[in-house]
Amino acid sequence: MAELPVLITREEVMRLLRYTDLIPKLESALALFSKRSGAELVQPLRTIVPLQKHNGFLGLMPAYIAHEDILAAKMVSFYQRDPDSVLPAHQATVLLFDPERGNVKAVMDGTAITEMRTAAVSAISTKLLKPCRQEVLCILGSGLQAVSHYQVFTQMFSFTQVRVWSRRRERAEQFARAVAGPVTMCSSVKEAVEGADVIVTVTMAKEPVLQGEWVKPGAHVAAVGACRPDWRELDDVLMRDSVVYVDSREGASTESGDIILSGASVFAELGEVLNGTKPALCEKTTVFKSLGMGIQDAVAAKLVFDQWKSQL
Ligand SMILES: NC(=O)C1=CN([C@@H]2O[C@H](COP(=O)(O)OP(=O)(O)OC[C@H]3O[C@@H](n4cnc5c(N)ncnc54)[C@H](O)[C@@H]3O)[C@@H](O)[C@H]2O)C=CC1
Ligand SMILES: O=C([O-])C1=[NH+]CCC1
Repeated sequence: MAELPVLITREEVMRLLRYTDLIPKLESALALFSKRSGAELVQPLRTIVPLQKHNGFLGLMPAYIAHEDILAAKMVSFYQRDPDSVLPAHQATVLLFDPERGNVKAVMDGTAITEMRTAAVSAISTKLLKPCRQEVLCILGSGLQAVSHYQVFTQMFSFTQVRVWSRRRERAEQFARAVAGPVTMCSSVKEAVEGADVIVTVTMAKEPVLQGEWVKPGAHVAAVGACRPDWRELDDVLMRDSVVYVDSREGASTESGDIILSGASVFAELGEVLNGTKPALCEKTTVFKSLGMGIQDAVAAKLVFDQWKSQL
């Protein structure tokens, strides 16, 4: 009889998972993914179950990485909530399997994993596509992803100013209280974005919030929201005038409204840049369109589980 799975809570995931361990693992997984080496890495396109009645979606994200023998599956629900709702937009659970026997070894909080691995991949995109200057970071949105992005970006880079814009001032104030460091609150997207070297978009918007005409030439945009084919965060001008990088071409061409509706073409996956098969065009304005991948959750879950075991 297989042992019962262990249950790893959000607090434990946040204690056990460190960006310094996570980033190299994510880079290896992204690089391997872009080699499309068949059975070595298996990650079907995310299955999405629309919950029309509740204005939400359930995403199913299994992944297998053979050489590390990691088998995991994340289930993530996400909802377009009304602005006064106190319910979280995303909730996720990751199952980590024993690939040899097929049993579940651990059931862990996937919401914290999603926050950290998504921010870490945005940071990797910024490290690879480094704009000439890295002084001003601008974050559009003030939710959970905004907080994790603040944490990893201020850990990895030396910005002199971090600006935040949110639809509601009180949410931006909440964000400023949640992060351990200085934040400049801006009252419009234009004010937040002007002159910024790196812009992170982490909103639940369905229509563009960021206009290309406000973006400094040569800036890098990590675009994390708008993960449905009819949702937008970025306008056509920005999509047309930028070099577009993605995590997965298949994911982007199926799920990204910013890519599909603007007709922009994808220049490269981050994995191709890591493999040296596509260049990092750092002097251009670059957009990294992030959709999220099961392999990112899988490597994070394995790190959490190994840390958990080592502390028994
Ligand atoms: N690429 C990836 O791997 C992942 C992407 N995401 C996406 O990141 C985004 C942020 O997620 P969380 O921080 O977890 O959500 P959250 O609910 O904690 O925060 C959402 C933020 O968007 C703002 N917002 C909502 N509607 C807006 C609108 N119409 N215009 C402007 N701002 C608006 C809210 O005020 C809030 O600041 C979402 O779009 C989510 O789907 C989330 C997880 C992974
Ligand atoms: O990768 C992920 O977990 C998600 N991407 C968009 C919504 C959730």
